[in-house]
Amino acid sequence: MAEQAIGVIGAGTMGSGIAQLAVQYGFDVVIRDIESDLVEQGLDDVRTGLEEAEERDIIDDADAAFERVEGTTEIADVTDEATFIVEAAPEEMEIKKAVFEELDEHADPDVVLGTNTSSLSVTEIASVTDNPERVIGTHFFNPPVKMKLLEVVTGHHTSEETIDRIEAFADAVDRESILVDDYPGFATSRLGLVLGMEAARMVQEGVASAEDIDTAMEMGYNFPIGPLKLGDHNGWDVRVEVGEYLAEEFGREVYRPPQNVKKMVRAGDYGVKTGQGFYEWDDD
Ligand SMILES: NC(=O)c1ccc[n+]([C@@H]2O[C@H](COP(=O)([O-])OP(=O)(O)OC[C@H]3O[C@@H](n4cnc5c(N)ncnc54)[C@H](O)[C@@H]3O)[C@@H](O)[C@H]2O)c1
Repeated sequence: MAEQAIGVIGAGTMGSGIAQLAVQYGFDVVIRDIESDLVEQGLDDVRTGLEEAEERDIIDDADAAFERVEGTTEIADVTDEATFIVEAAPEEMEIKKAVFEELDEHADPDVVLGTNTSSLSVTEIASVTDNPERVIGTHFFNPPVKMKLLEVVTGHHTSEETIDRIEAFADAVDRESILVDDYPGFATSRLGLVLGMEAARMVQEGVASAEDIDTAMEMGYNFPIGPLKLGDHNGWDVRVEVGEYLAEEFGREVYRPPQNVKKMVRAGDYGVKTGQGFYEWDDD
């Protein structure tokens, strides 16, 4: 079954980006947040993204594309329309569970429910539903229109049919999908975290400067971006949470954030979004 309309839960950074991606590839989209000003903000971000895509000749007509996006605060508006709904609410298990309980109650059983979680257990999120076979991790990267990867995470009960539908959707929006079992940190965060935390530990130990460590990986290992610069982009506040979570889950200290990272986060220096991390960032 090919998807008709896409539902998006949460109109923040990722929700608005996923909505823009789906619209750019011809889908109708219904996007939901909890308050109307958040919905409006999300719709503004989608419109701005579409206008940029028109300027860069990626789409012909931003206004026409934007017509296919509907914003709402009502879950029923999403479940009435969408055949695939992706949740992009905050990274907290209790919030995710509340969303999935609501979705499972309202959406027909043949609607696929994806979560954009970057670290939480898809199996646990699915456990609150009566139909866990239609729940799957659909981990897009920021910004979804530019990042080619879709990390597809299979929960304990996820069905083959659900996987097939999401792989077909990935093709339809021109993303490269990888299939990963539901293990903490999946494939991306589990490896990326080790590199980021070890690089930070090296700065702390005085092995080399942040710039030189990043240059080592960029020039010596052909990484498109060094691990400390990448951490600044992702936000060290989130990295610390995920690192602590992985250290507990696996019982391995290699994921644990070092003191220099913890101190930076306590000071409110998260990276690009606050203007200061291992590097100083201005608005551009
Ligand atoms: N930001 C990133 O770089 C990134 C990358 C990959 C994955 N993720 C994951 O994507 C998810 C969303 O992250 P984000 O950065 O977009 O967060 P965000 O804070 O920008 O947006 C979350 C939105 O969800 C809304 N929300 C909260 N409860 C809701 C509910 N019950 N129904 C509908 N909306 C609700 C909030 O009001 C907010 O607007 C998280 O699971 C995060 O881990 C984020």
